[in-house]
Amino acid sequence: MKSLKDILSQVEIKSIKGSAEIDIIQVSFDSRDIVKGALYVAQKGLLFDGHTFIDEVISKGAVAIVCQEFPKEILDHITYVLVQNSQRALAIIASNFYGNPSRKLKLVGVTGTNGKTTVATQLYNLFQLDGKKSGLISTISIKIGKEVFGTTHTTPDSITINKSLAKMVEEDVEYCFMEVSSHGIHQSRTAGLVFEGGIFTNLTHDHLDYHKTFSEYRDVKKRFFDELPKEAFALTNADDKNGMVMLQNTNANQYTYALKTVADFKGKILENQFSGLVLSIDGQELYTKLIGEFNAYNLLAIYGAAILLGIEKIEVLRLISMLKNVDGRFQYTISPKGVIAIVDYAHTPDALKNVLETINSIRTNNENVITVVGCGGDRDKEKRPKMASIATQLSNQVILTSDNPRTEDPVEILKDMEQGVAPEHYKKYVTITDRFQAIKTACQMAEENDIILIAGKGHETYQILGKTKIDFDDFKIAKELLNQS
Ligand SMILES: CC(=O)N[C@H]1[C@@H](OP(=O)(O)OP(=O)(O)OC[C@H]2O[C@@H](n3ccc(=O)[nH]c3=O)[C@H](O)[C@@H]2O)O[C@H](CO)[C@@H](O)[C@@H]1O[C@H](C)C(=O)N[C@@H](C)C(=O)N[C@H](CCC(=O)O)C(=O)O
Ligand SMILES: Nc1ncnc2c1ncn2[C@@H]1O[C@H](COP(=O)(O)OP(=O)(O)OP(=O)(O)O)[C@@H](O)[C@H]1O
Ligand SMILES: N[C@H](CCC[C@H](N)C(=O)O)C(=O)O
Ligand SMILES: [Mg+2]
Repeated sequence: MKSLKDILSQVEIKSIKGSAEIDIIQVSFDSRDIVKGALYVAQKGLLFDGHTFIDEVISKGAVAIVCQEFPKEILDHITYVLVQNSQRALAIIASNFYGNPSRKLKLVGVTGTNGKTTVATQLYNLFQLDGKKSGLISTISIKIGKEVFGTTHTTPDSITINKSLAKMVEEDVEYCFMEVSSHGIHQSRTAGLVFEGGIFTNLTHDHLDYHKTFSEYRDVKKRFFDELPKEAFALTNADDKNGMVMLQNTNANQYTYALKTVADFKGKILENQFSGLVLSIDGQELYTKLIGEFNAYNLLAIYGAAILLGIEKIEVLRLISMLKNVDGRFQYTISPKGVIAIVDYAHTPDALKNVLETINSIRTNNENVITVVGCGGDRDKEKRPKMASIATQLSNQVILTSDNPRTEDPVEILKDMEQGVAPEHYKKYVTITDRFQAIKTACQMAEENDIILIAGKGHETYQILGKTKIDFDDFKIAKELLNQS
């Protein structure tokens, strides 16, 4: 319980009706989740206007309302707080309500199109291995020390973030690594958090359904660095076209990592094989089980951040060599007859291109590469033809299938994808709407030493068909099918 007055500290208030000297039991932005004594923050969303639920939340016992417009009827026993931007106000309120936990640990945010989960998770793993109690907020899960919690978003809403951080503080967690998605920044889910550092991985095509243009998408990502405190570090990929753009207006201390250009943390790939990478970082040789150039970038980001957070260089290199693959990121199994199946979360054109180029660069014989891939429904349509084009260019056989169709017609999604296949590749691909059948067909087609790439769903253990979620695990399915053949 906290007083409304304290909770509103630092919130830009336009006007207030009623008393701020009242106790608040719960902060919520959802009418379906209100308890007696709650503060309800009304947000204008894409599907609903939270202001339309004000009567309902009051009848359920809410005692205070934060809103962008006062309702027509003002009740004496309720406090109404008018703000310019409810989403931003919510984030600051959530921070205050949970005791501003981000100031009590070292919080590092990772942003970029691809590699956020990998970098954040491996930093968490590395710090845990080093004996430092750590936390993780990522697409796959929220971890507090060794405890694991489920997530629904890459960057959760600001209440979930602050509640999780507060639990971390309670459990003496010293470092927290979190993914910062562009939706998260745009919807102010991360506003009011105090970061110790920010890491940029790369910027390529994704989410143009939401951000409309690439420059809007880039500017949203940049905003995260613009708002970092001056004591923080801002670590960027200097080889990425937009890497230096991220630092243009930041007050934070600037650092770079790169494989190609001059950088503070400079690496070189010595060997890139199926068994792993051999890298030279700052003149020291390093072996890692992680595969592919893109992982060399991820590891450089991890190396730089770990050093900036105070771990000795030689210790960082030792810990990096102990890291295993993150679930659903180049996770592979080899069948008794020698077929390799790789499950990877590549759900953007760039990720798919990187993974297929990596597979092509490390294959030793004349194996066939068979790719099974789909694109999510209710998401960016522009990436669909691009992903089909990349898959057919860089594989010997392609099965276009469903990812999470959500509320879209799977057949229509496949038609969008097919638009990207060049006529010379028409013979290379088939469409099989049912993802299980698609994986089964790939397993039946594969001969000794062939490589099957199952892309797009990685660690996900479900498939979303319409509004229904069914159990579905690419890795488990491929493993079982290959062991039967
Ligand atoms: C497009 C998007 O990001 N939408 C997010 C947004 O929903 P919205 O704007 O549609 O909200 P809305 O449903 O219209 O509701 C408006 C307000 O009314 C409230 N409401 C609504 C109904 C009701 O009965 N009562 C009620 O109070 C809602 O709680 C909300 O406060 O705010 C919601 C509450 O925080 C989020 O759950 C929701 O995420 C949706 C489910 C989603 O799928 N988001 C994805 C695209 C996303 O955020 N992805 C990113 C990046 C992924 C990546 O690349 O890694 C992520 O960080 O996960
Ligand atoms: N640095 C990188 N550059 C390009 N592609 C990468 C990089 N790291 C990983 N990938 C590819 O992108 C996929 C997703 O990686 P990861 O889950 O780490 O990214 P993410 O940014 O967390 O994605 P999301 O936006 O869904 O949270 C991987 O399975 C791999 O194919
Ligand atoms: N966090 C990303 C992941 C997409 C993964 C893919 N399997 C899909 O469902 O489209 C998103 O919500 O856009
Ligand atoms: Mg992620």
